[in-house]
Amino acid sequence: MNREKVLELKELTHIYVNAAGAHLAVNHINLTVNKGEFISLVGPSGCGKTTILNMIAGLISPTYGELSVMGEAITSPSSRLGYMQQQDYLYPWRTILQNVKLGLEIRKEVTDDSDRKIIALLDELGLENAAHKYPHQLSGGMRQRVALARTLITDPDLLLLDEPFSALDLHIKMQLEELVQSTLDRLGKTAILVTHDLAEAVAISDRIVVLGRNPGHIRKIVTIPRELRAAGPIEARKHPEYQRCFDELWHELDEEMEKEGE
Ligand SMILES: Nc1ncnc2c1ncn2[C@@H]1O[C@H](COP(=O)(O)OP(=O)(O)OP(=O)(O)O)[C@@H](O)[C@H]1O
Repeated sequence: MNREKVLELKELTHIYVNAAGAHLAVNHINLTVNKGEFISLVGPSGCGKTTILNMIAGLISPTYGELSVMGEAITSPSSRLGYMQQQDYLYPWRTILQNVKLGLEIRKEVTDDSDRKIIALLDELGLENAAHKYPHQLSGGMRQRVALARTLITDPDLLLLDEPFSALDLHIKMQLEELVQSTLDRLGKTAILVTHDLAEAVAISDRIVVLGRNPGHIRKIVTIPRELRAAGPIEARKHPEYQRCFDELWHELDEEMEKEGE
């Protein structure tokens, strides 16, 4: 089946240049991500996960190589992208509805129907009755759901998820993983997740890109069996294939660390 390509990275390379000199951070990254896929980037500290994400987000430019979203070259922050991070960055003086609306305001896309759409989305994300509350009145998990709503309301083609679950308690984290995955699946969205949590990567992804460092490069791409992905992040952790995938990832990262003499 010929699936629609959402993201294409071709020979993507980035060299940081500053007063201390030049540093080759990531080298020749090739990756194609299809519509609806959930991809995780994992690897040791310094392997270039943030650098790759920032290039996709249009925040820094590749030194060499090509990068496109829905066939369009990314040269600056694009409205095709949505960003969700570890911190929710909600404005304390704005209500939840006004916080979600911010995404639309920035893009000058507010219409007479926006409030209704936002409230419907908040309901879908389990935030009934939250629209007129303020961020301090919500728990950490609820605030991250608001951040998800703010990301989704602009209908991005690609979501960049930079450790959005890492500050949460395990129980809340797994519930949010479940909600994010099921919501993105239902909306047919494509996502790239950066995570340090291998268990999370196995439980939530279609494919996991294992990066090595010095310079950052793709070591291996691990494809998660369909039945594991279909189970959802909570049930996936109980699946017989789960441990095998986890061990495969662990082995790759162990080898990478040994190479570094750590
Ligand atoms: N602004 C910068 N100037 C120079 N070097 C940088 C800069 N930002 C990052 N680097 C270097 O580039 C490499 C990749 O860094 P990056 O932050 O992308 O890695 P990472 O995988 O996201 O790390 P972590 O998991 O610790 O967040 C590292 O060697 C880092 O020291």
